[in-house]
Amino acid sequence: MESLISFKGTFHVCPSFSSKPTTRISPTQVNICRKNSLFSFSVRAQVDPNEGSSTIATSSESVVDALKVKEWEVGMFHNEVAASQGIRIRRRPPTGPPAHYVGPFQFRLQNEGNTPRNILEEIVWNKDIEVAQLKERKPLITLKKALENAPPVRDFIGALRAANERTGLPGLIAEVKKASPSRGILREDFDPVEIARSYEKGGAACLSVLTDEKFFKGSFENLEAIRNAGVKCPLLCKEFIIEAWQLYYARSKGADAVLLIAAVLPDLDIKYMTKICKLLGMTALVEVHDEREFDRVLGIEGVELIGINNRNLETFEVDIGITKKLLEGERGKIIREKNIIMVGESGLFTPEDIAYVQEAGVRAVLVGESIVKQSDPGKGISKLFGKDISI
Ligand SMILES: O=P(O)(O)OC[C@@H](O)[C@@H](O)c1c[nH]c2ccccc12
Repeated sequence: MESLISFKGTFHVCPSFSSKPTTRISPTQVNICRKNSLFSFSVRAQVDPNEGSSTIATSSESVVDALKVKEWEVGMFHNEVAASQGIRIRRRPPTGPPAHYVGPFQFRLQNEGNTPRNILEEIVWNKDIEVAQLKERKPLITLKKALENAPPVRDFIGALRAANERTGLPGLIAEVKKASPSRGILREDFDPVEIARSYEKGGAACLSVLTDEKFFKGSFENLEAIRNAGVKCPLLCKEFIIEAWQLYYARSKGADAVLLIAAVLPDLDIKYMTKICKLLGMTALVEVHDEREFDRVLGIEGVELIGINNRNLETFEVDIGITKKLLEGERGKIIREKNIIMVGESGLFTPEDIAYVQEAGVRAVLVGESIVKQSDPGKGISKLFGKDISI
């Protein structure tokens, strides 16, 4: 390869995701070469050993898209912050490996961390693209206008409390769920409105409607249809929220509550999104799966409803003992002091399961599979609770 130019100076090298976002290096020599229409470069540099690894260039594409680089930098920053809070889910759309930026040049290392590490990460990366496309069609300003015509918000927490007081059992959030990545198709003859009506008749306090299409075969049309059919139970939009825009979108489709997943969202996002929910009149159900997530969420002011997901969304393992474990000791005390409503989520099939999580301290449960599979989902509720809770 022929060397076109050589120059010296200070560069910013963006190494892989696990290290610092940028490392300043002072290379001793940079060679830029051209082969056909492709530029490549090599850098010889001395890196301060305290600064981190000496990851140095391979080859670059010729055009630097400044916006892409900026986006990547923001994504890097997000991942750094998230990782410092113990979040393993990275935020990066699956558009290829990260672009590394050296001086005015950008290069990509093939196969460098561009494969999702687990199903939750895959869902989140996919959501990134979906949201970007939807947002283009409906920018926030248009959405905000649409909110004027949205159906009024209903009190999600109020409905759970009332059901809990009325029955002495946890208030039920019954889930309208056609499929899941872990269980496949749960119900072939899936009529969301019919299922929702049956749940309401069977004594559900609130409903959860899955809106993710790709992995759960849900949709926002389902949410809208249930809302427009006159079902009175407040509705939780069961979506993978990664951006505030989605909160406005959910509200415009008739949601009364949304799910915020602590395994995906850093503290500041949860805080900011909880505030936006309040502004919109919606409830945020903040979901945790382990002690660290629970402690993070307990430290965020304004959180009133916390769900403990007994299913690990990264591995699909289900263990209802998680609910008990997380509510023992000091954490349970804080919950009672703050009067936070706890929701036991996933893997609940029998009256014994319900009694177990109630004993652990939950005042609400979120149930999908065991009731959606029944030919009459409303009657499935009576089976689940061991009694008719509609009266
Ligand atoms: O079908 P189950 O095991 O009863 O679970 C319902 C609900 O808890 C589960 O669907 C769920 C809880 N948190 C989530 C987050 C994303 C998708 C799905 C979920």
